[in-house]
Amino acid sequence: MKTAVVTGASSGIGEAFAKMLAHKGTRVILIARRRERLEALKEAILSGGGQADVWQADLTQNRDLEAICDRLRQEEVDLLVNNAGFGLYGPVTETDPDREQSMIQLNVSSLVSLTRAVLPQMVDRGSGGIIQIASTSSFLPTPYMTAYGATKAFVLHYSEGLAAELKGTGVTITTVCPGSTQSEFAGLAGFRQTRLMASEEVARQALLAFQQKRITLVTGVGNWFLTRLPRFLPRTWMGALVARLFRDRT
Ligand SMILES: NC(=O)C1=CN([C@@H]2O[C@H](COP(=O)(O)OP(=O)(O)OC[C@H]3O[C@@H](n4cnc5c(N)ncnc54)[C@H](OP(=O)(O)O)[C@@H]3O)[C@@H](O)[C@H]2O)C=CC1
Ligand SMILES: CC(=O)[C@H](N)C(=O)O
Repeated sequence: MKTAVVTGASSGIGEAFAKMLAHKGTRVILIARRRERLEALKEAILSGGGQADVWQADLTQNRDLEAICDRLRQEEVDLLVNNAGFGLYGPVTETDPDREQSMIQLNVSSLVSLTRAVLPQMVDRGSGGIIQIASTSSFLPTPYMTAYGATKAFVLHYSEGLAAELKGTGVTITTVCPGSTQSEFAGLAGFRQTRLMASEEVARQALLAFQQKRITLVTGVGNWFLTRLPRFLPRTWMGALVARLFRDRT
């Protein structure tokens, strides 16, 4: 039986990944802070005949992160879904600097640590891979979610670089860039989103892209066009355009 690790499995896109992977016969290791949510998901998976384990952790806390990385080095991991993340909406002078630091820690640093924890065993075996959850925001400056967009730009560049480095090793790195998706994300970030895709659809498209060994996936045709705009418009125009779209989104 294959083993997949899903961070941020207690809601939204991560929960959808965990359910889908379990349904396909994969054992899933569920990581997030809310233990009761993870235990309920585990029960649902077990009662459907699947296998799941709960590893509760706050990935912004070094002690928790290091403990998870140690455990990952001792497991045979076939797939890591680096999905846990959150956003922060508002003018940069008004957002909470501590929350911004936590966001950078979770969206960037913990993703890098978890990637490094599983990659050596995958390269040694010549199989397996990682799905990195970035965003359409990875491609554009995102005024009013400036630091969030920058974390997701990091995820895209880091992961596409890794994919190129690992070519020929048998290890797949697929970076998934969702646009607005139905989950707890917008409520927690403090803004309104429109034209939402279901979390299940994001997870479905992502798993297919991973299976096809695609390097990058933007979910949805409209989102794909949005991410191509910076090729045709001056960068300063992109910032101004997104500022107009993102202003007054509370
Ligand atoms: N929804 C959207 O429109 C989009 C989302 N994304 C990205 O998709 C990913 C998933 O988000 P989504 O499902 O939408 O949002 P949700 O808020 O529904 O899910 C976020 C998940 O991350 C977990 N998480 C948050 N903080 C921590 C932490 N400190 N340690 C461990 N786990 C944590 C949460 O669990 P818990 O609170 O239990 O710890 C939860 O399971 C994120 O990386 C997000 O940036 C990208 C583009 C669009
Ligand atoms: C800010 C956005 O709506 C973006 N698609 C994201 O959530 O990452």
